[in-house]
Amino acid sequence: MQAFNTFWLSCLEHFRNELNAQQFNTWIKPLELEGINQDNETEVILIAPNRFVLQWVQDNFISHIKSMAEEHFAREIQFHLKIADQTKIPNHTKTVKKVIASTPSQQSKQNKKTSSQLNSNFTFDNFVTGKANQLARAGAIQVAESPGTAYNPLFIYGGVGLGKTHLIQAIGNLVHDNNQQAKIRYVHAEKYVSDVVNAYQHKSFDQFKVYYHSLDLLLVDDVQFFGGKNRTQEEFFYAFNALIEAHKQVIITCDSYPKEISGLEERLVSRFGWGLTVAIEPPELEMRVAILIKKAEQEKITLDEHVAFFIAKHIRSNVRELEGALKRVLAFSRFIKQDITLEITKEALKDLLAVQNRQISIENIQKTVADYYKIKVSEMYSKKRSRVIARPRQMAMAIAKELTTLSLPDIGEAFGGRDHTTVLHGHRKINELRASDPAINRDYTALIHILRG
Ligand SMILES: Nc1ncnc2c1ncn2[C@@H]1O[C@H](COP(=O)(O)OP(=O)(O)OP(=O)(O)O)[C@@H](O)[C@H]1O
Repeated sequence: MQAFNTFWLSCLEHFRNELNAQQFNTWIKPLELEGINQDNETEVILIAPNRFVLQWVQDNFISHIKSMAEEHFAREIQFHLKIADQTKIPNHTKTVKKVIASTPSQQSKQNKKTSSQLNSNFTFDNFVTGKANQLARAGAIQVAESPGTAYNPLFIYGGVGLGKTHLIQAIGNLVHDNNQQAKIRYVHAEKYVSDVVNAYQHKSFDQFKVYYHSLDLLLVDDVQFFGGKNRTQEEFFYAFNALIEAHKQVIITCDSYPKEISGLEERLVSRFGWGLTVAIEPPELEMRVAILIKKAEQEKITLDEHVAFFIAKHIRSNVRELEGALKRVLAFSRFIKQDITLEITKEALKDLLAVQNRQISIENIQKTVADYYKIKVSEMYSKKRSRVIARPRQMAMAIAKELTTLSLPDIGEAFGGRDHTTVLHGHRKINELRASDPAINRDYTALIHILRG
């Protein structure tokens, strides 16, 4: 078994280098080597935490793992994947047949939907899929189709304006469509905090508990706002436990990976990792184009590809900004009563692009620098300190100081809540390196050139 443990460690190392952090954390890291058949030492059992991971590993990674093992041991090896023993893991992952109670309700369907705070404009149908969000979408659909049984909680993380709210609202809408009696609540974390404050002021925690603990589906958006708010975290801890134990679905979004949320209690951090954790990355060019075409379609406009490419090339940081740019173009063309052409688009976005040239957004800098060094954008706000991550992060901080008018604390905030002295140090470090290392100086100049367009 020792030899297999050693092999498994080297296998993990291999995938850690080969995959991006999100893929590694989702698919490979949760696997456990359970054992080998002692009789022939040619059959290995790997344990996956749930069906979803099992299927994905089976389809995408197992043949690679097998061939690495065969090369390592110079003999044929069979791998069998199994789901973790249900008795060893928390109750929440056990499969239950019926999750959402079909209690009769006095409320009309519409009232039910209104009280859930769901926005019916956010659906899976109008959510454009690409490499950047396909895992998150696949997980979301599974959860929507079998809430409480697939993965609990579902934790979706990623930068601003990348579609987290859209996706969890789409889950809520689909669950509602499948069962109008389901008691669903979408809540932004800030609203939850103010609900807690309210309950505190009015000594109405009992009511608060009854409400939140009786839901069938709780969707909490932007949970990073819980950071440092101890009473909120305590209440949420109780609500979370009550719901998970009753096999009710909890879905959470956040701007970072659970372990990187600052000011969050360890017991919540670990619970957030109980189910499935998936990331949404910034969309690539082609996906941005697809999103623009789809959004235009919703407005009954057929957007020319050249126009879509033009907008997508210039607006790169997130989907919300992309949508904003499209809205401007549509409004402008309606105003001058002319169809959308490339010239009209350039005219409509003239101010935006000029401002963008002067005030390059910090998200744009983070994305451009991350792309340049081939790291993930989320590493920009992660706590990782390895040189391959820390150097690009310092580069992005130094460029942000040069190209934006933001203060040092603001820049620090945008890089995962870092202190302003860290930004200052990053800026100094890059300047020193530029003087001593021509490669760094080249990178810096190239990045400034790309960002200024
Ligand atoms: N893949 C996508 N397909 C279609 N629309 C998208 C997609 N991703 C994002 N959007 C749209 O972009 C806008 C911003 O998305 P959303 O509010 O869901 O982002 P978010 O990640 O929740 O941001 P924040 O972190 O600021 O809360 C929404 O109008 C949403 O419909």
